[in-house]
Parts: sequence; C-alpha cells; structure tokens
Amino acid sequence: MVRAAVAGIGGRMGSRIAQLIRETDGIQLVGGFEHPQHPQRGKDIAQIIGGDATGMTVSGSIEDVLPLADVVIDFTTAAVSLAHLKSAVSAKKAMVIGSTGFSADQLEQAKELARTTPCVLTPNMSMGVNILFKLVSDAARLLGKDFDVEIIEAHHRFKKDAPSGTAVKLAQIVAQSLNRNLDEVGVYARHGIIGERTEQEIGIQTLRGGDIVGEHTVLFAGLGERIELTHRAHSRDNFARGAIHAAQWVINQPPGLYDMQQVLGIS
Ligand SMILES: NC(=O)C1=CN([C@@H]2O[C@H](COP(=O)(O)OP(=O)(O)OC[C@H]3O[C@@H](n4cnc5c(N)ncnc54)[C@H](OP(=O)(O)O)[C@@H]3O)[C@@H](O)[C@H]2O)C=CC1
Ligand SMILES: O=C(O)C1=N[C@H](C(=O)O)C[C@H](O)C1
Repeated sequence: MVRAAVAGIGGRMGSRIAQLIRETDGIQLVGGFEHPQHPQRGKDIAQIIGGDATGMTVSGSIEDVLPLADVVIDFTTAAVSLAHLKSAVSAKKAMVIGSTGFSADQLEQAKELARTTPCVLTPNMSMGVNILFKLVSDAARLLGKDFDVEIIEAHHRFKKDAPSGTAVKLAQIVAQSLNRNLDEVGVYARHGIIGERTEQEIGIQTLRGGDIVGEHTVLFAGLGERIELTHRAHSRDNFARGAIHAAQWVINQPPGLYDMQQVLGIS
C-alpha cells in the first residue's frame, strides 16, 4: 500500500486528488497540508474532501506529514513545490509535482535535488496531453518551415501563471523539432503595427476566463491549408488520476527527475 500525503489539499487540484486517492486501490491518504495561515488548517480533512470524519487534520507544514508518507503529491506553486522538494529530499521521500511556472533556474534546482530522491515533475498529467506532445513533435518535424506555428491556451480566471506550463512545454517541443531556440523565436503577445510574421517565430497566446478547465491548441498554418491539434480537459479528474498513477509509479524508481511520458511508458 502506497502512503500518500497531499500538499495544497484545500486547492482545486489538491482536494480532487485527495478525494480520488480514497477511491483508488493500492494507495492510502495519510495526510494533507496547507500553508500555516490557511483557514482550513486544523480542521478535519473531511471538511475539504467530503464524507465522514477522517481523524486527520489539515496540517500547516510538510514536516508534519513526511514521517507518515512514502510520497507527497504537490500542486501548489513552483516556489512552494521547490521548498517542499528540499524537505522531501532530507526525509528521503518521493515526490510528484504538478505545479507550473518553473523558471529555468528553478527547474535546474529541482533536477539537482532529485539526484537523491525520485521525483516526477510535469506540467500536465493527463494521458491525452502527453499523447499530444508526441503528435506535435511529429507534425512540426514533418511540416517543417513552410507552416507557421501558433500555440493557443485557455484556462479559468483563477490561474496565476501564464502561459500555462503545458503551452510552454508544447513550445519547447516545437522549437526542438524545428531546431530553433525558443528564447529567440517565442512571441508571447502581439499589438500595434508589428509588421509581417517572421518565418521562425513560434507564437504562444494566452486566454483567461470563467471556469475553463484547460485547453491547448497547436496550429500549423500553411498557405492553402492548416492543421489544428487540440486537447480539451473536461474536468480536473484526468490530471488527478495521472498524479495518483505517478505517485504509485515513482516510489519504485531510483532517484532522478522524471516526466509523465516516462510514467506512462510512452517516451
Ligand atoms: N500538472 C498538471 O497536470 C496540472 C497542473 N496544475 C498546476 O497546479 C498548480 C495548482 O493549481 P490549482 O489547484 O488550480 O491551484 P489552487 O490555488 O486551487 O491550489 C493551490 C493550493 O496550494 C496552497 N498553498 C499555497 N502555498 C502553500 C504552502 N506553502 N504549503 C501548502 N499549500 C500551499 C494554496 O493555498 P491558498 O489558496 O491559500 O494560496 C491552495 O490551496 C498550478 O501551478 C497549476 O498550473 C493544475 C492542473 C493540472
Ligand atoms: O492551472 C491549471 O488549471 C492547469 N495548469 C496546467 C498548466 O499550466 O499547463 C495544466 C492544466 O491545463 C490545468
């Protein structure tokens, strides 16, 4: 039985993950925590996930749950997840991180920390998006320079980072497939008299509104035809189930930083 604790258990993802852990065989919820000022701190976890009292209270620190858990699942923010990874490394516990918005420097730090503990870090845990990553890589390589690439992502009004971690990953995949440097060719917004589109640029456009769960389109536009590859999440359940699957997988891996394609065996 895998013993899992959930960081940010009061959040949109944390609460759904905790609920689904309780419905999944082979994994057990042993704790959940929030930041110390969170209004649910000290309350029974059932107040967040529903059902009968669990006897577990929402704690205010990762340090409280690490002794109980084999793995911590963390959907908070990049900076918070990195701090939690440091604690997990000290306690020799595995981690699954879904937070997005990591800078290159933060990613490097995560890679360094994961030298001593297994950690899955990925901007999107759904099967569909990870298949999309492969399709986009193939399409970019096959279509080549005659097709302009634009990535469009749409999310709910509460999302804090932009572009989405998934859109950034898609842009990195396109740049790599076309032998381009994303730092040089990424175009994140357009306004005013901007002149004609350059052949090399990769556009990444962000939409925010309402309760949109998460949508990503990669548009390959040529002269006379275009291809659009789109993934739409209907709910957060695919991300949550992916995170639970990753938690069950990662505890059996040697130290290192893994992505979801490795978890799914499709890399
Ligand atoms: N990889 C994937 O498949 C997916 C990734 N994500 C990413 O996951 C992250 C979270 O998304 P979402 O659930 O919508 O966001 P929420 O804001 O709903 O949840 C984050 C939770 O973490 C809490 N938190 C903040 N600081 C700490 C801390 N120091 N310790 C413990 N908990 C803390 C927040 O509390 P408070 O609200 O008080 O700040 C909040 O309850 C985002 O980066 C998002 O992009 C989302 C969906 C899928
Ligand atoms: O914040 C979200 O909600 C989501 N974030 C992830 C991202 O930034 O890519 C994944 C998903 O689309 C939902």
